[in-house]
Amino acid sequence: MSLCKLHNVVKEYQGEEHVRPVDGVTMEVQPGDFLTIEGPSGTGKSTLLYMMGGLLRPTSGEIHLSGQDMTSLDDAQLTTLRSRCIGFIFQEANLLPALSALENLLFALRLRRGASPTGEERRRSMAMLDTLGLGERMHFLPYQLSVGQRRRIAIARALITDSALLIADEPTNDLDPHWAQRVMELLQEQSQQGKAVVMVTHHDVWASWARHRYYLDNGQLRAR
Ligand SMILES: Nc1ncnc2c1ncn2[C@@H]1O[C@H](COP(=O)(O)OP(=O)(O)OP(=O)(O)O)[C@@H](O)[C@H]1O
Repeated sequence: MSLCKLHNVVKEYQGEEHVRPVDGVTMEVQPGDFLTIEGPSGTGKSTLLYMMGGLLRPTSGEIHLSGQDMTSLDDAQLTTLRSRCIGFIFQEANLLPALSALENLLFALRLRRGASPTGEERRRSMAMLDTLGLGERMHFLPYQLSVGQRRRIAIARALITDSALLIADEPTNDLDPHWAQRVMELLQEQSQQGKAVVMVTHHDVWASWARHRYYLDNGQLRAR
């Protein structure tokens, strides 16, 4: 069974101008997949990820996650499904500003479990931050950290929840070559462990790590 399935998904925005960045996208994501979506800036890649991640509702079409039709769920049900199944690395770090690096991870775990993180989860969180080079910064608040450090915390926060589907919107942005490579290795490890990774990138070298490459343009998704 597919982990995530999109059928004829359309998204329209009605502002000053009518925009239709996603215009009939059908795709499937299997456990263990590593797939990338490329395409020109402003073409709708983030819009597609947000719908896949249950953060934005499509104008029409169906999105199934773990066999559940996300478009038929109310907001509370969608939040529960999302926090159980999806880790999201946003284009901006989107950390909670009043919480330290470690607390941002623990908060994500609390949302996942609906209860305080265990001692073991706390140790795993510290180890994850260490893996991402933040061992000595785990008690710092986001504003006390560099842009690249904040991005690595956001990546750690998505990884720590052990989600079946990891959605990453340009995860290597703001990272130097060493950390970009390390983050790609961590994402690849996730897919090798049976998680699915869907990543937007503008970098050909990182896109080439994917098992399946897609290109979004004019609302249409095609395999590369
Ligand atoms: N809330 C909104 N209201 C109106 N239009 C929107 C809204 N959000 C996005 N758009 C429009 O939808 C289009 C796609 O935006 P999106 O952020 O998905 O692009 P993207 O491919 O991720 O771009 P980039 O590579 O620059 O991050 C853009 O033209 C944008 O202006």
